[in-house]
Amino acid sequence: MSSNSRIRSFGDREAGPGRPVYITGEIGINHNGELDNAFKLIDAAAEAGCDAVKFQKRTPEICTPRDQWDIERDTPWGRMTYIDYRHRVEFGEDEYRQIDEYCKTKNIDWFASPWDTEAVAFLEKFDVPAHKVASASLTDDELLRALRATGRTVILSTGMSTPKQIRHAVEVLGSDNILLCHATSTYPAKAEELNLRVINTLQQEFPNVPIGYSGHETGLQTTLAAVALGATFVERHITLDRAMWGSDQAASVEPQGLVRLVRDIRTIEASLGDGVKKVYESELGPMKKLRRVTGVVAEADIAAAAGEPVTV
Ligand SMILES: C=C(OP(=O)(O)O)C(=O)O
Repeated sequence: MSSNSRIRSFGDREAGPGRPVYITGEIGINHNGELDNAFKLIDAAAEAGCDAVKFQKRTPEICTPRDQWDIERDTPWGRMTYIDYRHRVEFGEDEYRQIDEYCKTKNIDWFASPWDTEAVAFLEKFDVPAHKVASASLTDDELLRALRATGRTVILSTGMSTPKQIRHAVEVLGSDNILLCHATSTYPAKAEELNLRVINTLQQEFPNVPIGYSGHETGLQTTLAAVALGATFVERHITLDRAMWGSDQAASVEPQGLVRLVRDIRTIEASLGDGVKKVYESELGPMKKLRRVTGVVAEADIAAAAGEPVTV
């Protein structure tokens, strides 16, 4: 970790105030268990300029309540029990080795949300830059303790959580190595329930923790608004095609949308500046041509012309 207490390291990259927004394309299980889909999504994220792609890692027998194992459902691979389906969409070590190699060739990070402690141990076989706690896992102290013990950066998502639960989770994880993500856990989330000002509430409540945003809305504007409000980390689900089979696909961003999202985040972060009022060199020409000085502001104009910050 750097000396600035609100900067978090993601391998060679960093996130936090004053750093580029760390943008993650959440593949989750939108690969539908097909490695080829995962590679195409990694391509899309790398081409758009994302910093990372993310997956979800579960041990199906631990994460699926026993009474749901044998419930049958129709899937693109035929009718199967829920537990078989959970295995069908889960990548094993061999697939993650290939993903690891592929991401290296594309210069993009990858990490995952482990949904149980075995999944933490599984992910620790790789040199991932971070781990993520899905909103659903915020109350799983056992998982949080296992993640804290890894010593890696941990992103804690806060959808469907009360302030008390969030405070408790932060206490269990410790605040030195975490990043908090505002989220609303509906798919897709309605604009009226995004409550983006919570980003500022979290900034005030946890001044030493960088705050990010994990979005499940349709469209891009509200994620851009989150960046304008100070989100230092952004995560959106990504898909090859919103019409694909799977519960997260419809609330995901397709490759072309992802290009626009990353482009617009970079423009917004460049435009936010440092908040110190100044007059730019580039304004001197228009100033000369357009301004009438008839009073006391003349001095400020002279200071500005010399490139000094102007006190307002
Ligand atoms: C569901 C997840 O996160 P979030 O709660 O941020 O959507 C996840 O990371 O798997």
